[in-house]
Amino acid sequence: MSEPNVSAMRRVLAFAYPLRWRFVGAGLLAAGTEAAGLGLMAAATWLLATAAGQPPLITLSIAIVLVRALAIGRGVLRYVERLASHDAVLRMVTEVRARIFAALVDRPPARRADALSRMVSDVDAVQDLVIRVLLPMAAAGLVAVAAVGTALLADPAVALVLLAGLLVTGLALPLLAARLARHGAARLAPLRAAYAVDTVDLVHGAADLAAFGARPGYEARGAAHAAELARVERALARRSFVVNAAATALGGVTAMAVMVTGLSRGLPGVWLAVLAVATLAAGELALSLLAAARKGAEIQGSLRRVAELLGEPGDAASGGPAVPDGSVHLRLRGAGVRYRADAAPALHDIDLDLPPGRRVAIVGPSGAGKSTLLALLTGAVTPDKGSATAEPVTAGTGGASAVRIAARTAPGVAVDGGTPIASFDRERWPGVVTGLLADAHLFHASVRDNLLLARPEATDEELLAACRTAGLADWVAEHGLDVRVGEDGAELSGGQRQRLALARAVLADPQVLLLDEPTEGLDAEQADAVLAAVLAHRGSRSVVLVTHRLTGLDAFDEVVVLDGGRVKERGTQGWVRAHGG
Ligand SMILES: Nc1ncnc2c1ncn2[C@@H]1O[C@H](COP(=O)(O)OP(=O)(O)OP(=O)(O)O)[C@@H](O)[C@H]1O
Repeated sequence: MSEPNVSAMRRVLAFAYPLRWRFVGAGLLAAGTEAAGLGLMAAATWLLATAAGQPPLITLSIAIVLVRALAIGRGVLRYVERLASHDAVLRMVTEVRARIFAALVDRPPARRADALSRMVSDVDAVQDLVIRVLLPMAAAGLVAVAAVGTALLADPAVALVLLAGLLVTGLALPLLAARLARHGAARLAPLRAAYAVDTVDLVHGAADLAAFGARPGYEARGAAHAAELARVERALARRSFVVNAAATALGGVTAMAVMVTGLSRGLPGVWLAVLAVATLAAGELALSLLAAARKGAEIQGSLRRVAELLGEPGDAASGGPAVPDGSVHLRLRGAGVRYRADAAPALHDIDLDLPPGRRVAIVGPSGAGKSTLLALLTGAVTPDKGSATAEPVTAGTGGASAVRIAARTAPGVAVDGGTPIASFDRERWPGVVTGLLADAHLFHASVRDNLLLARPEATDEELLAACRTAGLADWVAEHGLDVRVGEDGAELSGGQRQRLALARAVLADPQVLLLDEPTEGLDAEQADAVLAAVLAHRGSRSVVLVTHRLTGLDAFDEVVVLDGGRVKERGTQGWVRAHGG
């Protein structure tokens, strides 16, 4: 196995360590199940072969009891083993999922979508690693050792032949199967991805494909990918079949070799029969090893991706500095953000001062970096140059006399007189800075549930007040708070959707309210009215507004014009009027 795969497995298996005794128990139960199966075959063969000589019944009674006990014991052991192994692995996977979720919450938004799919599908690989790969391997290994050990008691030469046979069927063939499965996975992955893209395009783009008459072309492309996928899968299944057949045949050859060796060593006939049948039964274990090897190879990609997420710094909630209770002074100093090493920075050298009560409007063309600037303030993005910090402000003092909390709140590192925003407790920071951010999501739930997300303890009066501020009061009066909004608000108009998201941000009532294009989808008159209502509701508390429109900005202390990620211009009140807003 390659180095990255080994370290991925190590990182994932670190989560099994606290449950190690449960896994050891499950492994022993699995080995016991396989050993009971093997013992059953051996005991039954001994019984049949001995009974053929018509000895007194008393001679057979122990074997009869043993056969019954092994037959029942095997079923019971299998049941208990399944219970124990699944219990242990589900506990482990719960931890893994929690850790991945924490890492996912801290990810920049664009990387979340693929992380989400990892959370759902790749984590299953962790389950498979334990249940379908490691436990069967451990059980087969233990039983093989026991079988060779028992054969050794009968005759060393026979044991040697058995060992050689098991090494080929239980080691060489599984290695070959793993290699073929890896190769197969590499061929299948791009085909499956292409087919998944086709399916998503056909489902989500159905209306547009129909509108432009492009459906037949897309359907033909999907069908071609499906056919190619089926062809490759058939070819791979044929290879798997050949390897399985080889394992079965080798099991037979080993049984024959054991018999011939036993015969030449003068072992009694009954023992020859027992050894031969037990060898055939041991050969069946090779089939489970083949399946384990294939599964192990298939899940390597998923395990690597899971391990990569587990290796991320993850949730800052634990161990981050406490979020200040009172007002805060936020600062960006020479802040730069670069999403990808090979792309231009989204922001360069941004300075911004946000003492309590400040209202700042960020304007600029699409792609100027406005949402990225808000992401610096929420802590979703960390600056790779300069700093984005917060310091609490004691009552009666201005930003300049702010108390520096960094010194008393390790491990938050003081930067430029404040604590890095991204280091704060991630679950509490939204109590200080949050709002209506780009592409706000509406949940497939009621209006009430969507609003309560911002403040679970809010009363109906408070919900209605937030709706009033966002201009949604008439609609809510007509439909009520319990009406469902559909998947991501699909059952609302664009304007209603935006107002509901805005009402949720207003209800959150943080110290610094961020509004990313809050009036998008509303006509100019409605937009001005809604913005005025939100500003009136905020009173003297801070607001950072991202907008394309230069109207209605008189109430802002500062307007910052971004272009290409840089501050192109900035001005205080009156600047907008002077610039024809
Ligand atoms: N998660 C991301 N990963 C990579 N690049 C990103 C990401 N988010 C934004 N960018 C890039 O950063 C730049 C600034 O994007 P940003 O969303 O901040 O602009 P914006 O001014 O808010 O644009 P708009 O008005 O269209 O929303 C763009 O070039 C964009 O392509």
